Amino acid sequence: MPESTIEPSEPRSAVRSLLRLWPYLRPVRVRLFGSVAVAVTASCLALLIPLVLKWMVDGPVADRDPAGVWLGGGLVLGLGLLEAGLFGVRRWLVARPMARLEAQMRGDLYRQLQRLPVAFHDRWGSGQLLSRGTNDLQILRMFLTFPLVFLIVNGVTILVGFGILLSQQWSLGLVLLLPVVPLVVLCAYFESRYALAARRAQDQIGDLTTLVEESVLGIRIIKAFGRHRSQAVAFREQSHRLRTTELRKARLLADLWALITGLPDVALGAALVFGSVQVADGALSAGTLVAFLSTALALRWPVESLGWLLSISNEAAASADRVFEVMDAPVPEEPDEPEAEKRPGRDDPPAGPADGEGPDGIRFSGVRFRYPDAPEGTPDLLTGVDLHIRTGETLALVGATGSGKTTLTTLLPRLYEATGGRITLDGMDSAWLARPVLRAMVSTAFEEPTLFSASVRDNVLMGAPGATEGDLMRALETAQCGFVHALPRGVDTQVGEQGLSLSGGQRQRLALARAVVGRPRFLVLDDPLSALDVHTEALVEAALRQVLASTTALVVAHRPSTVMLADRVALLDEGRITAVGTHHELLRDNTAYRWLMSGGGEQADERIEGIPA
Ligand SMILES: Nc1ncnc2c1ncn2[C@@H]1O[C@H](COP(=O)(O)OP(=O)(O)OP(=O)(O)O)[C@@H](O)[C@H]1O
Repeated sequence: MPESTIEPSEPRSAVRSLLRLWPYLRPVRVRLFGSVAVAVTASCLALLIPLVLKWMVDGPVADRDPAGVWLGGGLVLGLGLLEAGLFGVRRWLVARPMARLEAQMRGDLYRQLQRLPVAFHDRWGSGQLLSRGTNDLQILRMFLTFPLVFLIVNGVTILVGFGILLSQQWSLGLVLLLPVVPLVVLCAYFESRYALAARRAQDQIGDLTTLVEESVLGIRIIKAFGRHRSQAVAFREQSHRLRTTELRKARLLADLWALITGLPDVALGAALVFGSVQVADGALSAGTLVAFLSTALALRWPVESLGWLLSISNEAAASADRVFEVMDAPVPEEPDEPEAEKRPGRDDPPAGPADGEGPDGIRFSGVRFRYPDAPEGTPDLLTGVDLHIRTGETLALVGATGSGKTTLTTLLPRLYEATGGRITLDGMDSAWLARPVLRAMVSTAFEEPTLFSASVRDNVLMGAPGATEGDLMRALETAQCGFVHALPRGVDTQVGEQGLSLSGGQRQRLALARAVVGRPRFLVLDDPLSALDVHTEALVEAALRQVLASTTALVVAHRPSTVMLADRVALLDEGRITAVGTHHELLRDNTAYRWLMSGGGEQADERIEGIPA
């Protein structure tokens, strides 16, 4: 298993990465800043406690005044309770908006994933996307709820605290300030390293998620081929990589923590000795020293927590980068957007059917295509496809395995964009049609029939959300899906990953029903009979003939039985259509076609005898 397949974007400052969250924070800014103000007040109230102590030591304690001591004690208790109450209010202020913000970001990310082209999903491991939508968003919510607020609160508390310390005894205050410069330099040094390790760990979590997902989805293959061991080894290696990175993070954090707690403690010890000498000399009151040391101790947590807060901030910055890498991925423009008019190579306006002419069917003119991630130097997969499928006609597309048949069919609903040429549907350039309009016109049943964790009804109606119960029943009947009525809850039975498991043939028939339920103007079937037994194949064929009679269809065919569904056949070879004709004509005149239909190989010619002509 390779390490992360996604190149991390340029390393950039954590602040810049986190600032990108501002559009999400804007609507909740009042509550956020309110919670910061409440927390700063609570934290500064805690700094008043040492001042009360100073008053008690120099006043009621020195004067042996019990009433004053009780008053002081009551004040300290009151301040403590107020501080706790205010921190409770802070949590109440941000908990709900932050949960909503996380849900909103997750929703936006999901929407973006749905809008991104198939080519994007080809490049990205699903685990990478999954971990960004779960783990990274959770880290961001945690950061916004707690560390962000406390970075500000603790920063302000430290400033106010040092103000109090310097005002009480400036020379002791300066002793405590001595470690600040080395601390800042060393923190910056560790932070830059921690940021890299945090990013690497999050990418590795994505890779590990991909591996686990593939192992779960492919469990049958792993078991059937006895691949548990090699999968376990791949998993161990991947998780070992993650463990190494996490340990590196822990080491960096430990070093940072040691510095952040060690240096101030040394300074505090020096201030204690220096202050005690001053008290002994009578230059400082005992109450002032107690207040000074209490204030310094009250600042320990805000200072110590900085290391932890900075590390979480770096993790959140890495998460923000990872989430925005997906959010920033370009989504193909729609023709109704103004830029569409500047689309390169699309200078001609969209044309409808000419007056007086009937619909034109599907027309490929000089269509070229190469996959965006195809290795450099390899020729285009489609080098100039010219093909006309007349209205109402069914055309079978035949070609050697890997010749690009499936690829050509994906260009029709624009799952991939053709890199050259033009495809027209009833005279309209498909590149000018908005995708939702185009996909309502072109319906597809893929070779791999994917069902979702939903009822039979929902799976089929996905093909035409506005379809009626009658349409549903007709589509099920057409695709020979009578078996659904015998399922425990009929068409309301849950199927798919989390539901009842269906056989390959049953899944394929449901996918067919989904493709035909909306009575599409254009139908694309990618080897629709591949997983059916001979008996069912005959039934589906008969039903398909009815559907195909009323639509214009492109059917990828591997076998003579599928070809027999079509009016004409086109042969795809080396990126072009090299022959078009009826099955009989091509069998008679085209050696390559004869060879393909016979299944190829040495006995091909003998088998040709058996092909229905
Ligand atoms: N997403 C992709 N990215 C890069 N190359 C791809 C992608 N999908 C397919 N290919 C390559 O494009 C070529 C054509 O694939 P395609 O699936 O269109 O062939 P096909 O004619 O339908 O094959 P088959 O008859 O085996 O189904 C293959 O070499 C394949 O490796």
